[in-house]
Amino acid sequence: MSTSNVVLHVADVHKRFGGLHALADIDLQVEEGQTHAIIGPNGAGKSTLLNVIIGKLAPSSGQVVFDGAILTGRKPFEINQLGIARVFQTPEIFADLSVLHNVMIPAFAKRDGAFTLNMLRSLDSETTIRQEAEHMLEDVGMLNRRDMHAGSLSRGDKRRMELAMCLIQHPRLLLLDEPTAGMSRHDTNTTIDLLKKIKSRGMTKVIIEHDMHVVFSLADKISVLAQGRIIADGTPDDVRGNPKVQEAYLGGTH
Ligand SMILES: Nc1ncnc2c1ncn2[C@@H]1O[C@H](COP(=O)(O)OP(=O)(O)OP(=O)(O)O)[C@@H](O)[C@H]1O
Repeated sequence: MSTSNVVLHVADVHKRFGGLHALADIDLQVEEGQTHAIIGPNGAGKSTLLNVIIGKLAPSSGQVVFDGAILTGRKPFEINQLGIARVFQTPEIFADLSVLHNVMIPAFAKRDGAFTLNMLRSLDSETTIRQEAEHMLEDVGMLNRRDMHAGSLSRGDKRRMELAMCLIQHPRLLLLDEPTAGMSRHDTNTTIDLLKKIKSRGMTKVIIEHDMHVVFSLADKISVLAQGRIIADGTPDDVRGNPKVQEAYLGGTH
């Protein structure tokens, strides 16, 4: 099943915050089309690693390579333009705009390089982008909510809308930061099904997640972080039985 086509390579990355070694010796390879989960107890370094990948934080040493391009030193929007999209722990949305307009905006931004508020007036005349946004909303099961104010959506629906906002950019790599945080079990299962559907289209995903039901439902590969280091790396079965992983979780706060 492994095609060995590495699309993202985090190579020997270290990140220090003063005296704290938040990431040490991180070497991570994400293969094309796979769902790669990063798990670990609180404070293990998961968000720091994600922020290094998307250019929000500069590593103290090492580099991140995406599809042959070195990401280190590039700005987050440049990294986004290269084909990496991120779903945030707290969705970043325009609460006063409709769901449909929220999904159209990233497509605009991608096409024109930026989105400014005075472009809002021309949104309704953008038939092609509107149709694509409707298609994305249908995909995430939210077409019937397209005219609602985004701010009035439930938490689960906001996250689904944000997923549509990412998908309309047609990223090669989708980063998901706890995509089911705070969701009911029903919304969590709907999100798992949705992410499986995306996977069947071959999109590569890196997912940070605390919920092991989500991780084991979706991941092809799992890297386990503890105290800034990767302590285990492998298939879900490899990781599940690894005594070091069990120890890290028992010793942690989860
Ligand atoms: N900007 C910062 N300045 C100083 N220390 C930081 C900063 N960001 C994170 N840290 C520290 O780095 C370590 C790793 O934090 P990080 O948020 O990456 O962990 P995490 O695995 O994402 O945790 P959680 O599961 O709780 O979200 C922690 O000890 C944290 O306190």
